[in-house]
Amino acid sequence: MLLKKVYTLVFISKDQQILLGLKKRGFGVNKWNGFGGKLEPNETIVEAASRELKEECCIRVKTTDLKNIGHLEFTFEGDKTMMEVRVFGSKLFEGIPRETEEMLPKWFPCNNIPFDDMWPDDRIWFPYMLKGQLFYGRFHYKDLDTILNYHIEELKSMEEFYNRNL
Ligand SMILES: COc1nc(N)nc2c1ncn2[C@H]1C[C@H](O)[C@@H](COP(=O)(O)OP(=O)(O)OP(=O)(O)O)O1
Repeated sequence: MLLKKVYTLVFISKDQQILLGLKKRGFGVNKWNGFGGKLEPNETIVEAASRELKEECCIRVKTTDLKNIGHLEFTFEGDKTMMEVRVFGSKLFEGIPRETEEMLPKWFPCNNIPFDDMWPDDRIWFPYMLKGQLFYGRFHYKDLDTILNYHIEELKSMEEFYNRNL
């Protein structure tokens, strides 16, 4: 029986560029990623997504402007926890990205994503996100660098996916 922990992951984009942050501490340190984290008590998923974005790079986005674009699940060999990551995207935001204690933000052209310095799973599902396709991905890691097996699929609708699975 797996213990599920829910996380958010937000990607802001503009003019064929995507905002990534270099994680400065904790899980995923020294990797480029979107912005996100765990839910706080009594917080909805979109509230958590918007809060984490602001805390990690000072960008503000309305919860109603966050579009759920994907769903990821991560498990690690020998660990009974499943990380469930709700992925959001938005082109509507306010503010200029600023470095915080947790993240160093930087805009990357969509055709020059720094996959060598990212989680290995990103190479597999980013192409769906960059093409504007909804996706579901499930990844089982042997260790932090090695994927043992995975499943990825394009989704027609996130609502249909959640009705089917949750
Ligand atoms: C394992 O593969 C992963 N790939 C990708 N692309 N993203 C991942 C992976 N595992 C976790 N993530 C994402 C999910 C979250 O957005 C962050 C991790 O969140 P964090 O542990 O930093 O959560 P916080 O609540 O901010 O943590 P603290 O406040 O306790 O530091 O990475």
